Amino acid sequence: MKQYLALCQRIIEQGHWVVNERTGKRCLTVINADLEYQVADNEFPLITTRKSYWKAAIAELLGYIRGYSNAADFRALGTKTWDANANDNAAWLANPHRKGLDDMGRVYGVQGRAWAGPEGQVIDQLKKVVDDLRQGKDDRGEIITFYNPGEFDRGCLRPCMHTHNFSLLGDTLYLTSYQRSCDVPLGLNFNQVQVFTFLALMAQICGLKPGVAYHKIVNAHIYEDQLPLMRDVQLKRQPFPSPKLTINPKIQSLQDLETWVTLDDFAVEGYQCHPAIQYPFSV
Ligand SMILES: Nc1nc(=O)c2c([nH]1)NC[C@@H]1CN(c3ccc(C(=O)N[C@@H](CCC(=O)O)C(=O)O)cc3)CN21
Ligand SMILES: O=c1ccn([C@H]2C[C@H](O)[C@@H](COP(=O)(O)O)O2)c(=O)[nH]1
Repeated sequence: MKQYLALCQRIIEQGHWVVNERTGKRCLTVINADLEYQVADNEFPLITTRKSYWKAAIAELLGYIRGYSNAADFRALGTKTWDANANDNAAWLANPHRKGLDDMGRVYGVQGRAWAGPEGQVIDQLKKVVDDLRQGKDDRGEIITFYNPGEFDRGCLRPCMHTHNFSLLGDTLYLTSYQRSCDVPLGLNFNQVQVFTFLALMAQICGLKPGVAYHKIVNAHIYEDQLPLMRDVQLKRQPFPSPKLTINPKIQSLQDLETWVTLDDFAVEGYQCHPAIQYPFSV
């Protein structure tokens, strides 16, 4: 929690105003932030200075793992977070590749599970990494990347958290995740949970111990309409200790994650938090 608050404080004290053409808003911006989560000690990085909807964040992660491309599938898992980008974004609505209501196109999980190869083959990046790690193998290329410039015109948004690189030291699994663009009040609240949970889940299904998750962010920003709430409300609050995440131990394979797992298989213990803050969302 301290590192999150330090990043928010740094943006407010040292941030530069940058105009964002896509949303038409100004963002207070810093470049480069390195966050670390101690997954081995189960220090779940849930924001405590406001109520955090951690289940929606895990639902998004499950949707990416399943390779979903449709906001309705995300809603069925338990999150509405893709509705606006799928249905309220003028550039995407006018895009001839959009396949109708709720279509997100070839974003995130589609690239992770079904990257289109040059001969028309389907490349399942996640399965390759799981298969290797289950055999205790790290070929120094255990990478899942959603960033496919050749298909940007086929998706509603370029991926923000775009690459996950797993590493093994003995039987301990590490994760380094890369994020090009980060909406600190809204997105980071979710992205912290996702990086932590992705490492915890991969360690569990690969029979490994979780180590540290490293989260590397390039452009970290606060939108102009979010600034007063962050500066004058959230940052005035004192954080509570980190809660713990419990994952159903029956989750033992990638197939389990693809088929029967729901948000009921995740629980958080000891979550003490300040009241909710509704931050404006920019499409
Ligand atoms: N501007 C922007 N910021 C983002 O963080 C973001 C995007 N766009 N587009 C793609 C995804 C969607 N994400 C989202 C979308 C909405 C919320 C949001 O509204 N969160 C609220 C309530 C969540 C709930 O009720 O489940 C929050 O208070 O955290 C969070 C992340 C993260 N991403
Ligand atoms: O997981 C996510 C997804 C999105 N975001 C934020 C970061 C930006 O504010 C927008 C994306 O806009 P771009 O113009 O494509 O950078 O969404 C996030 O923080 N986390």
